Amino acid sequence: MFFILLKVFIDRDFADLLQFELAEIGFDSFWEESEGVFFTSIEEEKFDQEATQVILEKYKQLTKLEYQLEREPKQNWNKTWEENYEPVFIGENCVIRADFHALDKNFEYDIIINPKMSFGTGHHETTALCVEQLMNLDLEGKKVADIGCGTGILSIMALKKGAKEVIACDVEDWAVANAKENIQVNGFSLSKFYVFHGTAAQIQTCDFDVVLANINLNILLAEMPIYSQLLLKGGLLLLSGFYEHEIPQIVTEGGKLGLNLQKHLVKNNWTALLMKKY
Ligand SMILES: C[S@@+](CC[C@H](N)C(=O)[O-])C[C@H]1O[C@@H](n2cnc3c(N)ncnc32)[C@H](O)[C@@H]1O
Repeated sequence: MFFILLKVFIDRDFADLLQFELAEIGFDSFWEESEGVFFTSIEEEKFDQEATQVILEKYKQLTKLEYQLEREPKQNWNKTWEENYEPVFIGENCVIRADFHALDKNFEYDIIINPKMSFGTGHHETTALCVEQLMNLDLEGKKVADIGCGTGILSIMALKKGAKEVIACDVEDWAVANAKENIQVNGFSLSKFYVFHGTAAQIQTCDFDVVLANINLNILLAEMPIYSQLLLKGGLLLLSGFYEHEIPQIVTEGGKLGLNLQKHLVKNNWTALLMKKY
């Protein structure tokens, strides 16, 4: 059986968006070679050349993009994927890795994410910053909402920190399926983790200790009133998916909703910001 292998060179900021669109037309198993270079593949029979070109040409208008399409037998690829997918280390105590990565020491927080189509492998700054913020929180016995859960990585970290229950949602079907799978791969039961296809607006209970949302500036600004409503007094809101220079917009919106800035972390101009409901 032959597969079509697509190698893309693109600005990191656009790589995730492009991957989402390619996934919609059947490309699978996205893996990074280095910053801004990723591979993906599709069975030859499922390959729609015209649809692929339309998407790639669209991104060419938006940013600098180069790509190579090759027809290959499949067997080489998992090897390439495994060779190129590196674990992510956060501080001294946390690693995010695939199950084929061996470790030479024990980590307090060892998160397994086998990347498929969903966002949230820890390689993106926003995910890494959210995990770092979570590492420093006391989540023992807390009820957590994870809006835009992707792989479920933030839910997994919350459960590792002792959260009693996580309600998660995502607008992509594959994220919902992938998050369920990853929760179990990381040793948690689905009785502590409920995930649905949809948005925060569909959550009926307003008794959360913590709400997590790593999405993008516009969606966050639009949905912050909902996140605030979900939170108990004294609850925490962790937001990411925007740049450091955009913090004032989030802080101003938070001010209107009774949310105070507690702490923000920054990496490569991206930020993850923690607010408290007073
Ligand atoms: C940047 S990814 C974050 C994934 C993961 N939480 C992380 O921190 O790596 C954003 C996710 O939010 C989802 N999403 C986008 N808009 C959404 C919305 N309004 N409500 C829920 N999920 C949304 C996307 O499908 C995507 O999986």
